[in-house]
Amino acid sequence: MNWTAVTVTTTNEAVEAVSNILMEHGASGVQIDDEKDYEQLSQVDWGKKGEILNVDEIPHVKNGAKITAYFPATIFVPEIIPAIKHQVEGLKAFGLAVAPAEVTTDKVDETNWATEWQKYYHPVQVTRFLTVVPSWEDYQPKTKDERIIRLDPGMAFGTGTHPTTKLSMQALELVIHGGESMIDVGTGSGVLSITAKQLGAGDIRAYDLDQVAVDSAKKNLALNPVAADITVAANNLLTGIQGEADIIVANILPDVILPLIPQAWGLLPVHGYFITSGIITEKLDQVLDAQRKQGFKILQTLNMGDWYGVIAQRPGADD
Ligand SMILES: C[S@@+](CC[C@H](N)C(=O)[O-])C[C@H]1O[C@@H](n2cnc3c(N)ncnc32)[C@H](O)[C@@H]1O
Repeated sequence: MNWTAVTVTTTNEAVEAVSNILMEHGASGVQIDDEKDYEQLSQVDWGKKGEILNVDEIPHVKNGAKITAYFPATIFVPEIIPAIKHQVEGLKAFGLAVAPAEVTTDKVDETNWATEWQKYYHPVQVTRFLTVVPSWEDYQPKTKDERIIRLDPGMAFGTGTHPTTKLSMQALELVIHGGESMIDVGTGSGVLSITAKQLGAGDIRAYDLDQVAVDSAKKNLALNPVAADITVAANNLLTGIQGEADIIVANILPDVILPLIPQAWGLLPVHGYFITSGIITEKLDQVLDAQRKQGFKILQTLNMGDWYGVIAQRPGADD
């Protein structure tokens, strides 16, 4: 059988996450070449232990890490490379340094990547009610309850495939009953704003620090008639934003959620919901503590793999 090797050059801290990405795409195994492993080896006095190895003579990376994944011939590698690149870059949004994040392949024809990558994105049924559909797919709801969020994934984060987006969508489904106003902080592709509209939310304002995301969100809103009245603008968190909203949602880095907590408190009415996601296991307690300290009541935590989402509420006097 012919195999194709895909190598990602990255940092030590991203090794596990990048390996997971490659395995999820169907790699039959990964080989990790991490400079850190050799640092450990070089501390050993090889002579005294009776070893004959000299670490300097073993070929290895001197900076960061290289992860090589092997794909069988049954997987058409050019089709998955854009998604791998996109997901490795996406790890930055969760605080992992990934640079240089180079993805190279052995014996792969790259000429058709520009269009081939579209084959990777397919409709993702996130919940019973919510399905994210790439803009080029001709997809019809399979049941009368199914609502469609149409997206051109482009460069912005939020294709509906990442657990943190899914957790946010699930949380929105739990709290939206109809007519609520909402602010979407770090809107990315606009996926959560469109989701909220499909669930019946009222007035929605979406913000992102990154102009590329703002432009991408605008394009995606235009693909979804239900989202026609959502406003999108560039903004740093909720700085300078006025006017209450019944729901504030943010799928963003834990370190960015922390300064957002007092801002969200200031814009939520009593019984308003604060939904946060993008929280890795190690940071969950810190985020929950900070929300409780602010006065929020934690209603629910949602979990998928290593990721958490939180539904908090601004309590009333008798709660
Ligand atoms: C993990 S993505 C979430 C995208 C989308 N909301 C979703 O759930 O899939 C986080 C987004 O937050 C944006 N962001 C990061 N820091 C921000 C800040 N200080 N203010 C506003 N947006 C920010 C990023 O540009 C990125 O688009």
